[in-house]
Amino acid sequence: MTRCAVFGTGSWGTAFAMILADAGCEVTLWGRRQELVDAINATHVNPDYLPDTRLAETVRATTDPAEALAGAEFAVLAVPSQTLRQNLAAWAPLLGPDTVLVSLMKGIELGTAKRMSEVIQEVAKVGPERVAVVSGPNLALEIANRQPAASVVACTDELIAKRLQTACHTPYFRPYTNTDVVGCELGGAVKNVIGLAVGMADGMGLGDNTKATLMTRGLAEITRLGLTLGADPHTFAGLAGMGDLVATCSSPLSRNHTFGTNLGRGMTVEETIAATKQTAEGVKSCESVLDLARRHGVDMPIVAAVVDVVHHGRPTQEVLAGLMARSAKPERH
Ligand SMILES: NC(=O)c1ccc[n+]([C@@H]2O[C@H](COP(=O)([O-])OP(=O)(O)OC[C@H]3O[C@@H](n4cnc5c(N)ncnc54)[C@H](O)[C@@H]3O)[C@@H](O)[C@H]2O)c1
Ligand SMILES: O=P(O)(O)OC[C@H](O)CO
Repeated sequence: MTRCAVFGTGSWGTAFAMILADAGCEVTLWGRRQELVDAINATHVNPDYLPDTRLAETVRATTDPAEALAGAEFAVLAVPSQTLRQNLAAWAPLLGPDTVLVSLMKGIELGTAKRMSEVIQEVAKVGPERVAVVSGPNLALEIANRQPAASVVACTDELIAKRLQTACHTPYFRPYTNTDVVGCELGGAVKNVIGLAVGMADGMGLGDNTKATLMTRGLAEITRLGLTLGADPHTFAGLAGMGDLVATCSSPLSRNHTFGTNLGRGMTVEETIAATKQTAEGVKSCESVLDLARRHGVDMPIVAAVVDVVHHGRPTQEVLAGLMARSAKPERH
């Protein structure tokens, strides 16, 4: 039986633990809080994040990272992106020599502008072939209800990607392999920022033309950044690109979309943060994505507009008018 450790008892960590267990793996879920870990072990339910989802009995929870990692073939990381470096520094010495690290996270690190797989390689001192990424249109609540969805498991080592694919393939979760880690990670991180922009348009009462425009031009920004960083353009037409963008930008379940909607309705950033109980990665990552783009001379006007609203307090109306007033240019630019 494949043993997996999953770090993070939030919505996606718990739902992914469910997937792995349903696919036949033995899973240990690491969480920070003893009460939550005890509740999961006693009831096979995570009452704080997925109260309506029953987990297989092969999912056990612990607060001890060494216990979680004992014999683990895969160490799955599902904590907020900006906390990864500090958390992983404590877990890295406990990793087995062949444990593959799997990132579920969709963010870019503030300050360094690094992707999560880059942070993992640096902190755990492993090569790229020991790091995999799972990314796609995967709203945790839908998957927790075992509704059909597909995803991408990416690793530069295709054999590792195939092993992970087998480990998480269930009747309701269909993973495809890809070797383009850079493209999958950028698709996941930047769609959160575009999801904020589309949410703002929704909150402002704007219609489908505006939202389709933001999504399509958002995908153009993602692709432009990805191509500059060596990604495969096909990735952005796939599940980790357009697929995830569509899910996030259309769904009221998306925390990023909801955050943007609240801003578009006129709530302040502080009010919106106070009303947001779970991780909306785009709120912090919009700044690091823009930083990454600027380091590489890539123009990302929608991302810059989101940063203006979220971090510089500019009104959504004014920022949208600014986007529309940009100089005319060919579409493929
Ligand atoms: N929820 C989804 O639908 C979904 C889907 C795909 C990918 N993701 C990505 O997965 C990652 C995790 O998201 P989530 O939805 O599970 O978030 P969440 O907010 O539901 O849960 C985050 C978890 O991390 C824990 N946590 C918070 N701060 C921490 C810290 N400093 N150290 C250790 N643990 C900490 C929380 O207690 C919680 O258990 C994010 O990068 C997100 O973009 C989420
Ligand atoms: O709720 P969000 O906005 O973090 O989006 C969740 C997933 O990334 C969708 O694939």
